[in-house]
Amino acid sequence: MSVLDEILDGVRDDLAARQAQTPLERLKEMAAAVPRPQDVVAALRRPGVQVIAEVKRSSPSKGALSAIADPAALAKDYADGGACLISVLTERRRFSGSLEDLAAVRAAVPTPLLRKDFVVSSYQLWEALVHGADAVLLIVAALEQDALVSLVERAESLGLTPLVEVHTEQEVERALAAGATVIGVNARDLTTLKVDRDTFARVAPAIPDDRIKIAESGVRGPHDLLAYAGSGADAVLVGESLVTGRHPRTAVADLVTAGAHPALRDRR
Ligand SMILES: O=C(O)c1ccccc1NCC(=O)[C@H](O)[C@H](O)COP(=O)(O)O
Repeated sequence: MSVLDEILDGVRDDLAARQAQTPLERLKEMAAAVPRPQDVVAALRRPGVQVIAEVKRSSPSKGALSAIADPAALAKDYADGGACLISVLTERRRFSGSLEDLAAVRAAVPTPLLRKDFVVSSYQLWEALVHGADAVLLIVAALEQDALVSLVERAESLGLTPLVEVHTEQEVERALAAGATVIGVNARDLTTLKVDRDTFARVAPAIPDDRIKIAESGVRGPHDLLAYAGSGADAVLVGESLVTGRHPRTAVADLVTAGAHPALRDRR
C-alpha cells in the first residue's frame, strides 16, 4: 500500500468519526453564519509571483518539523511578511494538524486561507467553510475522476476556490477536464515522497496560460522561487523551509520581494 493510500485510509476513518459527531445538516446551519469566502483567484492573479505560506507541524517524509504551539502567531508572521494565501494543514495523523488550527488562524489574520487536507467528501468542504477557509486542496491522485469533478463543482458552488493538485501531465488533463482554474504542480511524488524540483518545468507546459499555476514543495529560498518563476509559476507554496527556519516573517518577506521583481510583474 502506498503512503498516499495509508493517509487516505486514516483520513476516511477520522472523517467517519467527525460525521458521527456532527451531522451534515448541523454543519450547514453553522456555515450559514460564516462570511462568504474571499476571492482567492483574484489574490493569486496579482502581479508578480505570489507566496503561499504553510502551517505544517510534521510530514510523512520528514516526521516532526516544528511544534508550532501557536499557529495563529505563525500565521500573523506569514501575513506580515506578505503571504497572499496561508495554507493550514488540517490532517491529524501524519501532519499533526487540525480544524482547530484553521479556525485559530482564521480568527487571527484577514489573509485568505487554504484548507490543506486530503479531501474525499463534500462534508470536508462544509467543514472548511465553517472553520474559515477560502480555498481547499483537491489532489487528483487521491480521487476518481467523477469525485474530482463533483468536488470541484461543489467547492465552487460554496464559494471555495479549489486548488487542484497534479504531479504528471496526465493528471493535468484530468484537472482540466474537471474545470480547474487553479492548478498546483507538486514536486513531491505522493507515492514515493521524493521531491524533484524539475517536475514543475516538465508538467507546467501542459497547463494553459489562462489558468493559475502554482509550484508546490521544495522551495528553500528566493533562488527556488526564481527558478519556478522562470518555468512559469504564478505562485509558490512553501512549508518546511518556513516552519524550520528561525525567522518566518523575514523568510516570507524575502520570498515576496523576489516574487515582486520588476521582471516578474505583468507577465500574465
Ligand atoms: O510533505 C510530505 O511529506 C507529504 C507527504 C505526503 C503527502 C503530502 C505531503 N506534503 C504536502 C505538501 O504538498 C507540502 O506540504 C507543500 O507542498 C509544502 O512543501 P514543502 O515546502 O516542501 O514542505
